[in-house]
Amino acid sequence: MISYSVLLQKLNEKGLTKTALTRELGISSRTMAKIGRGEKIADHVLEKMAVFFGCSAGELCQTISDNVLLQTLRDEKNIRMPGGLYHELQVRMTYNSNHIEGSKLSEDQTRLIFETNTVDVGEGIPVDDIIETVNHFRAIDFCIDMAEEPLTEDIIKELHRILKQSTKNSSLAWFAVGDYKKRANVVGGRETAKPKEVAPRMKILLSEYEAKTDITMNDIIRFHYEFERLHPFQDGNGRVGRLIALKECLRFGLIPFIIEDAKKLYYYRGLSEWEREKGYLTDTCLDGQDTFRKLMSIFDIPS
Ligand SMILES: Nc1ncnc2c1ncn2[C@@H]1O[C@H](COP(=O)(O)OP(=O)(O)OP(=O)(O)O)[C@@H](O)[C@H]1O
Repeated sequence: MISYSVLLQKLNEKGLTKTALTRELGISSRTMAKIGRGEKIADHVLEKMAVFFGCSAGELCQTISDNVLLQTLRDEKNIRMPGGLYHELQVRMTYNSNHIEGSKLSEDQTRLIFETNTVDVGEGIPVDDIIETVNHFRAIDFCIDMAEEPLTEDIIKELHRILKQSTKNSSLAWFAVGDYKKRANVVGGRETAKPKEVAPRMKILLSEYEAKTDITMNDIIRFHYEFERLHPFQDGNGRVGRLIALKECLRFGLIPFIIEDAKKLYYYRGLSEWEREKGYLTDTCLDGQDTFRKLMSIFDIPS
């Protein structure tokens, strides 16, 4: 369902009726009926209206999801609501996901950056920790905005670009921001996909995943493992992998999971033991779901 409330509000402000707008812009009455029913209208018509009202097409309509969690996050994100679930997701997931990868910022410092865009610099905080924290906030926004889209290489690369842009590494010729790795790397002491193997293997991984008809939590956890084993990017694979899981949980109406830094060792064991025992990683992710469920209950969001 699509809400055209902003469009209707702008019409009102101009003192125009819907009929007057159809005449003014040469729009069919069928299009107006679609707006009334909350259905999607052609992009070129929306563009025409946007030019007329002097705004962007995206401002005129918003997709309303029947997924209560996703819609709550979108509503709170759009009005930048302080102290709600969106706010807590941003702070807690960003803090934990960055801390797992060695960021020196504390949860309080992460919270301060989100809330005030300032940082209380403790001793020896690397600039990249701060940049990647702000980038991670934007990456979560991207997951919320793109939640319902199919998972593609372009979306995954964009997550990497958002996360790693403007960092020290991004100025290195061999470090590809928003693109697959150029140099071989290892994870947990094990070989990962060679740079030339990454694109074909990612295509297979994605086409197998997208071919499933009803994606479950187990599919998302399996995808996370397969993605981490490929390690497609030079750096940032852990965070991009967890952001993909967030997007996919929101897409399929599943409770997302936040892996807490304190559970890092269980998470790493889960990944390294996956081929032998899938229960370790599964239990860690289910525990991360409980963390998120507790947050939802604070805000009375049914889970
Ligand atoms: N044994 C393992 N098998 C598969 N994946 C693993 C294993 N150990 C760790 N990982 C994954 O790799 C991520 C970290 O990888 P690494 O330390 O190489 O950092 P990275 O690729 O630079 O990315 P980031 O800095 O965001 O984690 C972990 O967060 C986890 O998701």
